[in-house]
Amino acid sequence: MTCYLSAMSGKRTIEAFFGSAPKRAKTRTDTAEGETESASSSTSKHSQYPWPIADLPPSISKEVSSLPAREARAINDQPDLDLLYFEPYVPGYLAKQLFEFLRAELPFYRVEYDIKRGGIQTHIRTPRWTTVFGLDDTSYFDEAGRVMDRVSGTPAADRRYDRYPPRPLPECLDVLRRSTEAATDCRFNFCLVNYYASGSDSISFHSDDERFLGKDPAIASFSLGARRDFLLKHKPPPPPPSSTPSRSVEPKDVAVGAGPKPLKFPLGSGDMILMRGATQSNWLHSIPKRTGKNQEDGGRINITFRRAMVKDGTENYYNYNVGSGPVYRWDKLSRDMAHPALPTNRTLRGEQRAAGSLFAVAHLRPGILAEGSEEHLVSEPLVVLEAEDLRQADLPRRVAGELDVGAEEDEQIGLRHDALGQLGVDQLDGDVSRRELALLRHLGQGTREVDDGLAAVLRRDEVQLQVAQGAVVDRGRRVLVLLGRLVNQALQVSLGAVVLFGLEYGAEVLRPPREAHDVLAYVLRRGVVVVQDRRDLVADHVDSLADADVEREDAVQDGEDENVELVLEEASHAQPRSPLRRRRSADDRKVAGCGKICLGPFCQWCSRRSALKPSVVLTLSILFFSSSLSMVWDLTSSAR
Ligand SMILES: O=C(O)CCC(=O)C(=O)O
Ligand SMILES: [Fe+2]
Repeated sequence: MTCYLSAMSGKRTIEAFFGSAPKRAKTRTDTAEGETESASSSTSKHSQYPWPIADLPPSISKEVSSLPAREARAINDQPDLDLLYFEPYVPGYLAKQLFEFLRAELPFYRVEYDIKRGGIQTHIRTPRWTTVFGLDDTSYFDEAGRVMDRVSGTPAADRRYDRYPPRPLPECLDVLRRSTEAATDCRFNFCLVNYYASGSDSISFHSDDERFLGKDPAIASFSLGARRDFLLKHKPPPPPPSSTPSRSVEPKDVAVGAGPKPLKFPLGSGDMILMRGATQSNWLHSIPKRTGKNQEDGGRINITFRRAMVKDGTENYYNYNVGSGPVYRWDKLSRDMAHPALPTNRTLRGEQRAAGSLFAVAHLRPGILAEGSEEHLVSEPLVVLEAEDLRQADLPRRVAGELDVGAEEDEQIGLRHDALGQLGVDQLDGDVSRRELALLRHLGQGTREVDDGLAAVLRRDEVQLQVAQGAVVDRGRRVLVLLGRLVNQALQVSLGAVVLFGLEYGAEVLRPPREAHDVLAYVLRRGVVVVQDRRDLVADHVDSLADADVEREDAVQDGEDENVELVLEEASHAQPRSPLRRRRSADDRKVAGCGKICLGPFCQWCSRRSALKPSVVLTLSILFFSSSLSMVWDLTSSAR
């Protein structure tokens, strides 16, 4: 039982239960006459927050404490269903402010993980933004924000807390938790937040019936922002006992449509549904994707309050809602999630470099034509390194000087800055034409042949260059590092970063990894990059990525493979495509002549003598950054 009667709730102290609230620091005191109340800001701080999280302005906070706006109605007219529906809990104007506030202040993650599905190792990319705060019932946060064991009162040491050190609810969510507890007579120690940026984001049918929540958990679920359908359906009946071995009953024998009807609640901003009693053990719920005109809906935030009883709950919630990838923050200018600490040219250097931030490592994988084993990578061109190599390799002092990083970092950074040409050439020898070798040599020399040089790199039929994250690196995939300086030089770009946009030869457009999108979007936003006069090409490419995205999403949905977005190589390995059967992409059709994507002798649009076979398929953006080595190091060392 997770809810308490009001009589009991009168006695409880939140602090004793939940641990101390995070420290609030007045970052600014009040001040000039006439300044509005909401202008004074304080923040919640904790060592595990990526940044201090702003508290709600007092005006909003006060209103939140006086909620709910409406009485709830009970929905329990279906078997095993026990809901309380507050429609709304938060009035519209306030819900909007909360939505904007939380989206801007909270850290969000795009979690990926591997699971086995039907015996097959599958990579899951969570199709929404998530974040989580809280700590299970066995521990609490003390005044200093440390995790303390509830029984002994001493610091709680447990491997489950080590992987993702827990963090308390920031005040801006805790205000709502307190209000929710008072309104429901339930207690909560966890707050999970989902941000559905558009109709493409979703959560598939599931129930929150994990053992660590105890029996019949109560979960309070708030909606802020766009209206989205919340679907509920009864779990299928359990198979009958196997006492009649002569005939096993297959699911198909069960009458379709039998049992309770599915339900749909088009949840509006400010609504809250409390799911309780037998609901979780008997019903599944989901937020399906939306397509068409409803897709760009401005985004929706879902907040759930829950109570985890044991440490497994803490481990599970952080694992699936924070994960080990980078943190993102809403960027008001671009109106998109961005990597807050993503280095610009300036922050790349020395002290200013932000720890823990993602950054782009270009890595190399078999593309869609590859037969597909990891071994294949070993023979790929250029510098293919294991994450381990990156850590251990030695950077000569001279090179560090060139990179303009502190000398003490010499030992850390993993590769000779100027070695690319040589290494690449060595590895390519025998494997490529003399012409390609020659072109590759040019790469490091800042010549006009840069396009040709890159074409040589990219011409590898099987190769797909993708942008990955430190997390990916840490998963032990092989990494191709192309040195930013070389590429920069080669492109004669003096800015800090270079985007080599999607060169779509041949052109199967597949869904790029999310990171490619993100990094590309970031770079475009910041205007870090001007690659000669090719901005329009970048823009085109972004469009084509977006198209590909939609196609992929639809495919995922059609296949009812909700929640699962297979990464490229899985899709391609499962079903190797013949280059002859490939579809032509939007970009293929768009590009007429070679005003835009011209790679000289390798340009399939302008050169009749094209060395490119029509089967060459290269998709995707490639990003290289100057001083990319130091970034690589940052990533691999800080992504936990
Ligand atoms: O977004 C919603 O309303 C549902 C979220 C949910 O079911 C969950 O986080 O477990
Ligand atoms: Fe749920």
